Amino acid sequence: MKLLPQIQVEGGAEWLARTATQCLIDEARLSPKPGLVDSRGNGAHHDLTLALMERSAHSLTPTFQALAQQSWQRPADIALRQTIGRLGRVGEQQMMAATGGVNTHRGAIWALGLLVSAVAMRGGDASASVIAATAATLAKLPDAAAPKIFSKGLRATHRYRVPGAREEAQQAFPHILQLALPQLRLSRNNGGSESHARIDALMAIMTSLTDTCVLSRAGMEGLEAMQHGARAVLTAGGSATPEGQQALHLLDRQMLALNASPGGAADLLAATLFLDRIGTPYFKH
Ligand SMILES: CC(C)(COP(=O)(O)OP(=O)(O)OC[C@H]1O[C@@H](n2cnc3c(N)ncnc32)[C@H](O[C@H]2O[C@H](COP(=O)(O)OP(=O)(O)OP(=O)(O)O)[C@@H](O)[C@H]2O)[C@@H]1O)[C@@H](O)C(=O)NCCC(=O)NCCS
Ligand SMILES: Nc1ncnc2[nH]cnc12
Repeated sequence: MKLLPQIQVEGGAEWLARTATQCLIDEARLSPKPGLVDSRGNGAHHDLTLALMERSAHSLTPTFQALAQQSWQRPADIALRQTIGRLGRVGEQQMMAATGGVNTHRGAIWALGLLVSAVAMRGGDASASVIAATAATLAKLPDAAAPKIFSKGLRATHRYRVPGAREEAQQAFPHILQLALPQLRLSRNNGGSESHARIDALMAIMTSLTDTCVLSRAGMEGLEAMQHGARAVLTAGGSATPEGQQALHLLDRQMLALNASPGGAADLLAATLFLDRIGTPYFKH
């Protein structure tokens, strides 16, 4: 394996961390997102604002940088799994300190943290599918130091017998690779604006994700409304068309009425934007 000078590792890690943070900010600002915080307002949330989401994103840059530095050209083994588990939990604490105890990005730290590590493990240069597969290998390794907490996500996955954030990563992010990235590129090719393409990518994720945030807040009724509504937007031709915009508006109203917020889908959109940017590798700039 080619070893890189330390300065190149530092530069690569810094670029990855800045890019991951920017993807979180791009996701938060993107509008209109049904039930979610966006540039219009707080969606279905009482304790979240766009300013808080942005503060949270910035608080995570050092965590992403440390993850990249520690993972650079390392193999997926128990030692690395434990290191990234520890860094991820420190990141969660930093997020909570920055937001005054509000959970803004727990799922995003998990997904983007694994993907940042995976890019670094590959020395900064690999395709989206190789990065996702590398992240999956890490996610499948046990982390003995993880506290045994029965989280909201675990409760929802057990109650409804569905996969959650853990399984999405362990299966190499199928909602990103098979749905969101292809939709992002299709909508761009169809001539829609970048914002429309990103909303369409979010819709593609929402057609099928078993989002444990939605399940915890609005049960199976909320999840089905999310999946059907997102499918209606894409079937109508996507968010760039008048019919698609109408379907999106209806979905927004339904999500608010049900108090449902697809936070997991939002995290995966940020991760999609990250993998889309990684398609142009750092070392080739
Ligand atoms: C593996 C973990 C992610 C832990 O997962 P688990 O399911 O056990 O725990 P949760 O605390 O519930 O976090 C899961 C978060 O993942 C997002 N998510 C949900 N469904 C999916 C899905 N199907 N696929 C992918 N991602 C999904 C979601 O995150 C977003 O929602 C958060 C807000 O949720 P919540 O607190 O429930 O907020 P509200 O509904 O607003 O609460 P109330 O107002 O009602 O009170 C927000 O953070 C978004 O990001 C889920 O919440 C992982 O955390 C873990 O094990 N970490 C350990 C450290 C580690 O090993 N790290 C390594 C990499 S750095
Ligand atoms: N835009 C957003 N609104 C609410 N929860 C989120 N989790 C991640 N992004 C989010």
